[in-house]
Amino acid sequence: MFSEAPMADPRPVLIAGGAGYIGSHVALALADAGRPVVILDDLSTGRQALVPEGAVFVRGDMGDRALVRRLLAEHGCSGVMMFAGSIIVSESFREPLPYWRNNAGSGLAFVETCVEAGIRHFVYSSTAAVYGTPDTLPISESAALRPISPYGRSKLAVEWALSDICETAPTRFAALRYFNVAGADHRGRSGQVSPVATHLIKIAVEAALGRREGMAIYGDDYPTADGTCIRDYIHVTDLAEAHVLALAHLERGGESLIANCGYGHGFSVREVIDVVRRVSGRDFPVHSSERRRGDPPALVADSGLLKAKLGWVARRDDLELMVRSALEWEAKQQP
Ligand SMILES: NC(=O)c1ccc[n+]([C@@H]2O[C@H](COP(=O)([O-])OP(=O)(O)OC[C@H]3O[C@@H](n4cnc5c(N)ncnc54)[C@H](O)[C@@H]3O)[C@@H](O)[C@H]2O)c1
Ligand SMILES: O=c1ccn([C@@H]2O[C@H](COP(=O)(O)OP(=O)(O)O[C@H]3O[C@H](CO)[C@@H](O)[C@H](O)[C@H]3O)[C@@H](O)[C@H]2O)c(=O)[nH]1
Repeated sequence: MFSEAPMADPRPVLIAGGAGYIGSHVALALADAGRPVVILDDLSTGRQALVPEGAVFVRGDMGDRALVRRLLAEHGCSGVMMFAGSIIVSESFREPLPYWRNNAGSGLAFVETCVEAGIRHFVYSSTAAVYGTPDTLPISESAALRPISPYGRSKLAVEWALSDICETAPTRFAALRYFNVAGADHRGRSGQVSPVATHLIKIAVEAALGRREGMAIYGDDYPTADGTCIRDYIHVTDLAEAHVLALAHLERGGESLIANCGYGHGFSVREVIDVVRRVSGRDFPVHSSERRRGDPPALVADSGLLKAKLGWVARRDDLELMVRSALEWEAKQQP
């Protein structure tokens, strides 16, 4: 079991985007460890119902400097986590400006406000999308950074800003580069809620539950064994534990770090769909369609650094478990 022992620093953590999918799981993990959390979220894609019981919730924009300043001071926050952002790769090609405005513009304003307020510990949601199409697998943190989408570039911009700013400020940061996040809280308190589903597992689960006719595979002519894209799916609860460990590392005086979060092996789109069919016991129509812009053929993490530096352990490296929890969560949602 992951320790739910109280954390060393008792002061609250401000979580921007804590009413979203990943942020709410991290808020739950911190709350389970007895750490007070203050959640700032504009509810553009998140849901207030995902906020842990007893947590402070404020609806607002992470780019609202006066609001962020007030929240940090009023609650005496010692650390922040930044999940807030716009996350759909394909949408970022159609609407690059809102992606840059939100992820980079509001994101940088949030970083600046936190640094100016004297926040020492900053945990940032980065992404495998910073690598673009990698030369080799698994991908280590030293691989070339060549994002191929406005989403990936806008996320990398803030990672770079943090690296530069933390060179001279007393703030230290952890940028966790997530691969594909999946699954739901085992106590059913949170899961994916995106108003419009775009993620593979959510779409396949909706199809299995009869909430959509079927689904498309975006490209079956990639240079992979079955022609479909390969991704490294990480259970959201394992990812949440990585955040708690990253914050504890910074609070112990640890250096800033950038670390991949994944399991080191991948599944193809077809394999994921087969697991959803098997676990749900339901068949649904699947057809091949055009490639989707911005999709690299394969992304698999080397997460040795996360294990070595933070003592992170992959406890839920099981695609069936991720799919089962996603199915259970989805079944409870209003269609
Ligand atoms: N889901 C994945 O597989 C994945 C993979 C890699 C990285 N990430 C990163 O993880 C983070 C969280 O992603 P998620 O999957 O939980 O998405 P999500 O959409 O569920 O969560 C984002 C949250 O931020 C809020 N938000 C957006 N813009 C805001 C703003 N300007 N001010 C305040 N709140 C705002 C939304 O309402 C939502 O609650 C993102 O930064 C994303 O780039 C996600
Ligand atoms: O209906 C669908 C949906 C997806 N896919 C494919 O499934 C794979 C995974 O797609 P998706 O679940 O949408 O995730 P990604 O586009 O890989 O992006 C996620 O994972 C990235 C890290 O790898 C994060 O940066 C992003 O925020 C997050 O949305 C891709 O090959 C898609 O083309 C399909 O074939 N059909």
